Amino acid sequence: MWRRTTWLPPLFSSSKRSLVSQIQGAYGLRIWRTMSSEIQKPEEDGTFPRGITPFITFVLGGPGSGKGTQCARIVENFGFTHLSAGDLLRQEISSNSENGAMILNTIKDGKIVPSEVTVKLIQKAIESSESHKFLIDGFPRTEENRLTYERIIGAEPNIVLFFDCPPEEMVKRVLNRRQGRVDDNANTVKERLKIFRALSLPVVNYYAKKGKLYKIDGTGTEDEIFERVRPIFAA
Ligand SMILES: Nc1ncnc2c1ncn2[C@@H]1O[C@H](COP(=O)(O)OP(=O)(O)OP(=O)(O)O)[C@@H](O)[C@H]1O
Ligand SMILES: O=c1ccn([C@@H]2O[C@H](COP(=O)(O)O)[C@@H](O)[C@H]2O)c(=O)[nH]1
Ligand SMILES: [Mg+2]
Repeated sequence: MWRRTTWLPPLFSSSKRSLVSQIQGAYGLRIWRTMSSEIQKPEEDGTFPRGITPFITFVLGGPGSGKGTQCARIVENFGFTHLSAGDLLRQEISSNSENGAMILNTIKDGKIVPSEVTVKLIQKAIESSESHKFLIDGFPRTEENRLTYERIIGAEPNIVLFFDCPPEEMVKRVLNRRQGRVDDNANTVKERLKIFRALSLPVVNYYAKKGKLYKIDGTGTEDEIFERVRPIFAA
């Protein structure tokens, strides 16, 4: 079951309607404006044309926790656009971009790519899409990632999903994935788990304190997990 952690802002608390539809009602049909007054101005104008901010869901969880799998279900059922930060970085490697070699080495080591590189890729993907609702999967992975996103994009996510899964299950899933990823091996997974605990969990805790976090039990079958996710988005 998912659990919204800490306090509920009034906008989200009293109705039986889903969080997404409540925000939709409050902010106009398909137009999303940022809800936070604490956000810094973006460095450059233009990420969100005409000041319109899309509905952003960050999707967090350790390596192999099922983020990508559940994002695909959310896309199928609720029409979000899925932006996986890891996929955007892997595309940079395949397109031989100037940062390609650095990104490849960083991913092989299970470390974190410099924040500006990742945020600019996310920014470009949002700008070039017609969508008004995005799942940003596997980002932010560090507090520094989060702050860089806020500085460059000038917005916070509307909600954050966190797939909670025991490390032994995550390792098993990653080592069984067999999609040819350079980081799906025992050594890199160990490092990724270390980084997840040390650097990514503080980000999860930050959003819990802000009342934006949905913690979802990431164990069980894919169907069982999706049934925990569905009510967050269902009307
Ligand atoms: N509930 C589940 N039970 C068993 N296997 C699963 C489950 N959900 C996903 N998997 C499988 O586990 C592997 C990892 O899942 P997925 O790629 O969705 O994780 P992820 O959180 O995106 O991982 P990463 O951070 O490494 O990209 C995949 O091979 C996927 O098919
Ligand atoms: O914001 C991000 C996202 C990813 N990375 C690097 O990519 C790999 C793989 O990411 P997945 O989300 O598991 O596909 C990750 O281990 C990091 O090395 C990143 O640096 N920053
Ligand atoms: Mg993934």
